[in-house]
Amino acid sequence: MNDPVENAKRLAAFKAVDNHVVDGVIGIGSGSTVVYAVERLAQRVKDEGLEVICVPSSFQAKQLIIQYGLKLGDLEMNPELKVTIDGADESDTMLTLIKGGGGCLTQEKILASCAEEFIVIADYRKASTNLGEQWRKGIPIEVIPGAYRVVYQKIEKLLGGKSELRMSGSSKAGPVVTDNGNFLLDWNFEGVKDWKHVENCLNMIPGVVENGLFVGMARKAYFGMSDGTVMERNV
Ligand SMILES: O=C[C@H](O)[C@H](O)[C@H](O)COP(=O)(O)O
Repeated sequence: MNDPVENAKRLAAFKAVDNHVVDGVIGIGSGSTVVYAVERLAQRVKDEGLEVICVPSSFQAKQLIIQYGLKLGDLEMNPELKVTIDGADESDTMLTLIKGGGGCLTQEKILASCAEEFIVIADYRKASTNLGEQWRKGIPIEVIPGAYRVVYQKIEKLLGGKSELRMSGSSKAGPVVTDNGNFLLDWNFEGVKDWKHVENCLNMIPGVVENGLFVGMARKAYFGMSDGTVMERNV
């Protein structure tokens, strides 16, 4: 693979699947890095007879599971996950994450919360010291459509910064609609020190469904590097 970023994603994903997946129920995150994790899972099922049931975090993840011929599960049938493997938009050194750049944060957070282990896979661009160093698009927040305006006013009053409604771009007029039929705000924060406080504060605003800050959930992350190695971070 010639593209260093894609190569890095693949290395991280393969290593995480090799080190953390055993027979059982697996949560499948969303995004471009997770594609490689599903590819590796399918290889291991074929080559080693690994027996996994995969619970998707999004429409995209469900399609991937089906495309690779893996067993599809859901949280009603399979509420306890051995491990959830997922990408991230940014991670600080404590594995505080920003997620939801692809709009799938709510189901992702649910899957992370149901797993014995939550493992992050990403390329080297996502590894920061402090959040906001690399990811400039703000913190994704899923909101009930009719409440988007009052929610962003309240966020600015409570926490400062600026929020924007995420728009679809040229593919559709109007805002992005999540897998749950909601809208997304991207909140550009300023001067945050306590991420747990912010995560809780955002979720207390009526109309907020979930936010893309994952604080204290991940204990291990694999970052594929441009030199072909994989950097591991543990907390
Ligand atoms: O909503 C999307 C998810 O949180 C993704 O896991 C995140 O955006 C990272 O995606 P990628 O692996 O494409 O960088």
